[in-house]
Amino acid sequence: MYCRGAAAVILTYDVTNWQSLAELENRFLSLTDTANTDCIFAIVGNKADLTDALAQEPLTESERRDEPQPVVTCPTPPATPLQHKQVSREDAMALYGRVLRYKGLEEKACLPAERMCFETSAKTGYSVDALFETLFELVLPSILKKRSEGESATVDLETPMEPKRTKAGCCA
Ligand SMILES: Nc1nc2c(ncn2[C@@H]2O[C@H](COP(=O)(O)OP(=O)(O)OP(=O)(O)O)[C@@H](O)[C@H]2O)c(=O)[nH]1
Repeated sequence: MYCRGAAAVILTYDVTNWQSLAELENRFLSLTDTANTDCIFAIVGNKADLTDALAQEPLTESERRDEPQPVVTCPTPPATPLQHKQVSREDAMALYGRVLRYKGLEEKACLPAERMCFETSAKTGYSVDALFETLFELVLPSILKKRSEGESATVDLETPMEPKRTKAGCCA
């Protein structure tokens, strides 16, 4: 119901939890069956701040001032100890390929995995703008086209979908 008419779907997993990636495929992918046929997919590994020093919260001005000046130059220790990353970017890109195959799409004709797989942190905001700006730029042309063709940009969830025909030709 939530994906009906969707122009973009964000499949989000937790980079510290392998199971969360597996569940995207096993439990949630079929929920996207009602999305638009030209719908685009992004695979997003959240909680990157837990595994990547770059994605951790930047130090505040006062924290920077209070920090003792290092005698020798060494990287600033991360704010919290880093956790083991259970899902690599390659794992996410492989899932993206499987999502396209599930949708019956030709990989070469679709947006590349490198562009559609992100690692973010909802906590620090790391890469969140990049994710939404990318998706917005990609879906805007199709939304404007539909609008110019007089198609509604909203979906009335009260209106039932066309019933799918079964192989036997009966109503589902
Ligand atoms: N460190 C960190 N914690 C996060 C991040 N995003 C969400 N969390 C925390 O993860 C927990 C679950 O977040 P929710 O927003 O409830 O997400 P959910 O999809 O219901 O997550 P699950 O309960 O893990 O299935 C909360 O304690 C959040 O504060 C993030 O980017 N970094």
